[in-house]
Amino acid sequence: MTPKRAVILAAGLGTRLRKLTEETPKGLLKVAGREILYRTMKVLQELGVEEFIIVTNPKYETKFREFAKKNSFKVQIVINEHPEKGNGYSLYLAKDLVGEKFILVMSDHIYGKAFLERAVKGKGLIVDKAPKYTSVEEATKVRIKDSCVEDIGKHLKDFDAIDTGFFVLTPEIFDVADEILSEKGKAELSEIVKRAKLKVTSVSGFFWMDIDTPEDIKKARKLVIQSSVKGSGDGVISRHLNRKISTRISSFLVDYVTPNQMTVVTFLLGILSALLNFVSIPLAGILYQISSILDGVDGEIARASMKTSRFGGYVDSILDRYVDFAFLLTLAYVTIKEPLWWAIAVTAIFGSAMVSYSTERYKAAYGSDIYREIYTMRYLIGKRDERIFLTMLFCLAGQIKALFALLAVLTNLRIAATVWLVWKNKKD
Ligand SMILES: O=P(O)(O)O[C@H]1[C@@H](O)[C@@H](OP(=O)(O)O[C@@H]2[C@@H](O)[C@H](O)[C@@H](O)[C@H](O)[C@@H]2O)[C@H](O)[C@@H](O)[C@@H]1O
Ligand SMILES: Nc1ccn([C@@H]2O[C@H](COP(=O)(O)O)[C@@H](O)[C@H]2O)c(=O)n1
Ligand SMILES: [Mg+2]
Repeated sequence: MTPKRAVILAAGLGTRLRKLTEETPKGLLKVAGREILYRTMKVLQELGVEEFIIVTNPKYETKFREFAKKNSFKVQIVINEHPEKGNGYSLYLAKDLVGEKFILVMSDHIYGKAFLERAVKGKGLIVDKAPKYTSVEEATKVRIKDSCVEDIGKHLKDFDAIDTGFFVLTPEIFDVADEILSEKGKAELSEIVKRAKLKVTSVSGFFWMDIDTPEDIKKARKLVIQSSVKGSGDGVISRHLNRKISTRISSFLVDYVTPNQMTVVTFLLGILSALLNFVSIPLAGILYQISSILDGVDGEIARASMKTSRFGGYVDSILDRYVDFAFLLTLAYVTIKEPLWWAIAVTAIFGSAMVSYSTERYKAAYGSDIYREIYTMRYLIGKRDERIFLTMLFCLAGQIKALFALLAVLTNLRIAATVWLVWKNKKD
């Protein structure tokens, strides 16, 4: 059961990001279009955390209050007037606000959803025994004995895992903090963890990063974008070519354009490619493929910045139909004279739209994604990225009638295969 409260330590001054943290606390710096802390708090909220206790210094209090209000997070702000007393003192200041098991998390760490889903179920210090994304040299290292912390520190030579900055604690931890503060007048979290011989839980190999430098922000942005490609529904061309290009474009654009703005730009570029058929069919085919690549950017930006919307996805799909219709119609208009070939072209144009209808209608009928429900669907060719890539090749080769004949057969055969697979898998 996910704890109902989470304490967030945000009292640090972010010295290695000094330029960026003069006015903004590290946790509110944006990575791939979203504040670091938004990502953590939003997912923890979805996993069951109801209230957040943010411990910060006076300089950032207003910023955190504005952030919490803007994003409708239930937050209590605790002011640490003495950050020099260590992050263990920041934890201690929250002792009267958590009465049962609670999460403790660092504000300047970025965590993937898969990591958080596992970490909230753990006990004690969450460690990573196979860190993929964080530099071990820079990390806080943990030596484990009998599933508990034996020693912890940045300079440990003999260690078993690294500290992920995520804890699931009980109020007893405050007694240990109180003991150290009484002895020394200050306390580091690592001292508290070591003296408490805190239990460790391993959550290894999942995406999380400690954000300490401008390079960390760039690396995190790239990783978040790379992890934001669509889980299913991409064709062969998209998976092996288009996404390799669109994710790079998304890394540049994610902080500057919204998903819906990108959807409109991609649509306009697609319509331009259709009009270009009146000028140069090879160039039109190339621009059509470019618009197809860019059609992945809106979704990548949406998922990376946690700004997906049903309306955006709805409009993205509808505008794709118009682009495909416009391109194939203008292409037929400038190349086809015979009625028979017009009939074939119309069959190809209708089939292209029906490929999408046959898969999206499944979602409406069965309430789930056909590519997740019927695995074989992933191997059927004829998805939009594949059709557009083929169209570009045939436009470059000047084989337009052959293109329409191929699309007419390919799209309608695919639709028949889709209906058969649905019938085979869903007999109600
Ligand atoms: O004919 P299909 O493939 O079913 O059409 C789907 C397509 O319009 C989806 O658009 P989306 O933006 O999600 O997919 C992009 C493709 O359109 C591009 O061609 C490709 O290069 C890019 O990588 C993306 O895969 C719609 O969301 C679906 O609803 C629609 O069925
Ligand atoms: N304006 C938009 C556009 C898309 N989305 C989401 O992305 C999905 C499409 O992903 P692609 O990478 O293939 O473009 C779409 O179904 C939506 O979920 C969005 O939210 N807003
Ligand atoms: Mg798209």
